[in-house]
Amino acid sequence: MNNQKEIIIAVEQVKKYFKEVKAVDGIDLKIHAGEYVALLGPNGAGKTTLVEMIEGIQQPNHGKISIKGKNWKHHQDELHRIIGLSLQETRFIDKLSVLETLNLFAGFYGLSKGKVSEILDLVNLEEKKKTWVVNLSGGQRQRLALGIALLNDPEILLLDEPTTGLDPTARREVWDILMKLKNERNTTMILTTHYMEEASYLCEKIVIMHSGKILAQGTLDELLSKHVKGEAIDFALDRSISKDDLPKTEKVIKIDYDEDNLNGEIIVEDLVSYLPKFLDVVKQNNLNLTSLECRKMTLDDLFISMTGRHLND
Ligand SMILES: Nc1ncnc2c1ncn2[C@@H]1O[C@H](COP(=O)(O)OP(=O)(O)OP(=O)(O)O)[C@@H](O)[C@H]1O
Repeated sequence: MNNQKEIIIAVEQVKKYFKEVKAVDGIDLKIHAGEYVALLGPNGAGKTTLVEMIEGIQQPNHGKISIKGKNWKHHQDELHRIIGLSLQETRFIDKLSVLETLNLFAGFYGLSKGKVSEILDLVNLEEKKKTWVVNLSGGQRQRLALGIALLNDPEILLLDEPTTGLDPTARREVWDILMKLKNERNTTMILTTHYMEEASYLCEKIVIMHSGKILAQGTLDELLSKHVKGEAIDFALDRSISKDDLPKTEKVIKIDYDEDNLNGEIIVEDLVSYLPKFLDVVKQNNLNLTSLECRKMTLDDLFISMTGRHLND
C-alpha cells in the first residue's frame, strides 16, 4: 500500500563510528509520508545515533540522508520548519510554568496564543498550565516536550524514547496523544523505543536494530510470520522431570527445560493438539504445575532467535 506514497525520509548506507564503536553501521531505510515507524532495540543498538542524524544533530561519517529530497547541509532552515523533535532528556527551565514554557517556544516560531492553547489541550496539560515545570510528573514533562515538538505543526515528528521510565498509565497517555495525531493529521513519526508493546501498538512499521544494524523490518504481522514460528507453552513444575519425558511429536519446534529451576518453554506448531499430551505427562508423573502460560510469539522471541538476547537485557 505504501509503495504509492511519497518517500519522505531516505537513509542510504549511513554509518556513524565513534573510534572503534560502530554506533550505526550501514543502514538503509525508507519512510513514507504519514507512516509511524518504531526503531526498536536494546541499549546501545544505535537508535539515538540514527535518529539524531535524521534530526541533523549528528553528521554521518558515510552515506546520505534526505528528507523530502533535502539535506541538512544545504536546507537547514527548511528542514527545521517541517520537523518537530523531542530528545531523550529535554531540559526545561524549572521555574517557568507550563504556559510560560510553551509561550517561550511559540515566540521562537512567531506563533499566536491560540496555538499555545490548542497544544495545551492536545497534550492534556490545560489543568497544569500554571504549574512550574520542576513540579511536573515524569509523564507530564514528556507531554510538555511533545507539546513543544508539535507547536509548529511539523510534518515529521522525531521522538527519542518518549515513554522510557514512565509508569503504564503515563505511557498510555502519551500513546493516546500520538494516536490522536495519527488519526487527525498526516504526521510522519519516527520513535525510538525499548518497548515492543509501544512499537506494536503505535507503529505500522517496526525496524529492529542491534549493534548498529537493522536486523529486520516490517509490520508486526510480517515480522512475526516471517521470522518466528509456532506458539509457546511456558511452564513451571513443583518437582523435577527428565526433559526426555516431555512429549515429542513432529509438531514440536523447540523444548527448553531447566531441571534445576523446574521451569521450561516448549514451542509447538499446533498448541491445541500438543497441550493435552503435555498435561497427560504432568498427570502421569504426579506433578503439579506452579505456573502455565500459553502465548503467541512476540518480537522479543524474534529478537532472542536472532541475537540470543532479550530486547530489554
Ligand atoms: N558520542 C559518542 N561517543 C562514543 N560512543 C558513542 C557516542 N554516542 C553513542 N556512542 C556509542 O554508540 C553506540 C550506540 O549508542 P546509541 O545511544 O545510539 O544507542 P541506543 O540504541 O540509542 O541506546 P539507548 O537505548 O541506551 O539510548 C553505543 O555503544 C554508545 O555507547
